[in-house]
Amino acid sequence: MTLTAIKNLETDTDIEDVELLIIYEASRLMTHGGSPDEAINGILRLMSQMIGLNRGRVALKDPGAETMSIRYAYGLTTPERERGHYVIGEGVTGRVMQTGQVAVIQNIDDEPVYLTRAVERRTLPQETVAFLAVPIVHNDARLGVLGAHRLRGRKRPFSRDITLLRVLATLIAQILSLNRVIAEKTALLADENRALKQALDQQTEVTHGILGESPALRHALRQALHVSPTQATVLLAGESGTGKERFARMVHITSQRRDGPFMAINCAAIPEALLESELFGHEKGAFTGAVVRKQGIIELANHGTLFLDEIGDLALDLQSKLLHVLEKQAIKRVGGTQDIPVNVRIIAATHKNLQKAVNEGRFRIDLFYRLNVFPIHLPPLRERAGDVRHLARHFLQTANHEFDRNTVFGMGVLERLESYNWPGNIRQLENVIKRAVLVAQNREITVDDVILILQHEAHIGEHLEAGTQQKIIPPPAPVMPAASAPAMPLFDPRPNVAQRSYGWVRADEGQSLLDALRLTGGNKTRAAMTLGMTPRQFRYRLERLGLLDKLPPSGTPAV
Ligand SMILES: Nc1ncnc2c1ncn2[C@@H]1O[C@H](COP(=O)(O)OP(=O)(O)OP(=O)(O)O)[C@@H](O)[C@H]1O
Repeated sequence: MTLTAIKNLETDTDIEDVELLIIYEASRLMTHGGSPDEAINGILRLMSQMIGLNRGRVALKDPGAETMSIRYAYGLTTPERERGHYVIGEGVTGRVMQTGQVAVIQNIDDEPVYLTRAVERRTLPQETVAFLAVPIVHNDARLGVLGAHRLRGRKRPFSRDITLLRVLATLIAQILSLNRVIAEKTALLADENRALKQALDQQTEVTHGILGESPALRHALRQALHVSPTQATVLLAGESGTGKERFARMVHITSQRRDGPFMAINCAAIPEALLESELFGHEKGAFTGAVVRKQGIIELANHGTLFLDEIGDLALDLQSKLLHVLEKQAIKRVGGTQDIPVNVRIIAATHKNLQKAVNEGRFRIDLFYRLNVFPIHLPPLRERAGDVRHLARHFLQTANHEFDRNTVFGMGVLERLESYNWPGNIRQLENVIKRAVLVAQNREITVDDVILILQHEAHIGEHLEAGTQQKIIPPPAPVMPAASAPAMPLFDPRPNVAQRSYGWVRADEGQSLLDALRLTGGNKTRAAMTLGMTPRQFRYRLERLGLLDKLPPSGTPAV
């Protein structure tokens, strides 16, 4: 059956066939996966071509306004479509929208409400023209109106057209709402995408692991990014654990030297006698034990960056040799006579007040000026409002990953962490979170876990500050020097933890050992972790304090 043939067939059976065909085709359009324009315009075309419902149009409510406009039409010119604006309640279309009722205008010339706004009368056939309109409803919400002209003289009863229009309006409502859902989903995805991008950008802005949003940190970061592309020497000043080395690496990575080496040395950690050779290298036979020629770290950093941590601890004679490097861009190996050219950018760091060291004659003023070309102050954690929370979450994630746990912060933990003073700064926070992850029961770090760990941290601080004020129990001779103390593989063995003298035990430490045991149900290994000790250190302390024999067997929580 061709379309024209269908149009001309107007017996009841033919009409039914055509109606079914239109519905079938309209449903196909709906599920075809094309755009809503394609589907709705296709339905309007079917209405016109197959059943004589001409100049079909879909007027939809304008978002946020009490008006509506023709959005889809078939057989209307562009100016006709553009004229199709109605206030809700105005004209036939506006009234259908307002009341939700069907409109059957048998003769548009006799109906005063009919506006003849979009299509002028003179462009319509001279016969009697009718106008039918039905509401487009979805989930009880009126979205708009579907309307069409027809010649009144046709045999098809109006009631059948209305029924068909109602069915088609339902399909159109489906198309529109599906489209709306898709549009909303797309917008949501676009939002998510934007958020992810932003997070990614921030991550690149966090630049190589430098986390933090506080103005103080952002300021330091901006300064570092500003100086990184230059060759300038940078002096990073900040308390221990504030991220000086992190910053130094970031400056290196964001500089043109990024493909060269990044070498780091802690001037305070290496015995003075060895430091010179570590820095400058030595020639074979330069001193006893110098059996081969060795390059120093400055040479190894050639074409890259050298990070000199704790520069304030550098002995005066090495200070002058370093000055020579800065001035001449050359080094002399120990036992050597020749200057070896090097191309190194130096980033120095100090937690001491270098200016004071200069005033006290412990630091060369000329070296100070050389190093202090671009000073950056790294703020302590207590001055980085909001960052503790941020960093804590980050360290929780990394500790979970490292220890294959799935621990979360319990209620109030972040607040407790935020209220702490963090003398050991980020490194201390990192260690505390690691320990908390290890001691957490039932996958949740509780405020009690944190309090216990922090109490112990505070004890260490007191001990360090008060020194001999506390009654201490000396270790058995010989005293174990910190350097040969048992390794603490889980924790960074530097300040706040490392400065603890492992050989000495404070008499009042017993209570925190017992508290830790109580918290961990008597498990000594876990209790040791709570306190940042190795199990050996923990046992040693219990023993020294005479507590070991008094404990119930391990696994008994009644400590
Ligand atoms: N902004 C930061 N975001 C995430 N982690 C950080 C940040 N700053 C520092 N850290 C981490 O904190 C720890 C201490 O940082 P870093 O060693 O750079 O400090 P430092 O100031 O050089 O310490 P020290 O003076 O004791 O040598 C490291 O584990 C580092 O990875």
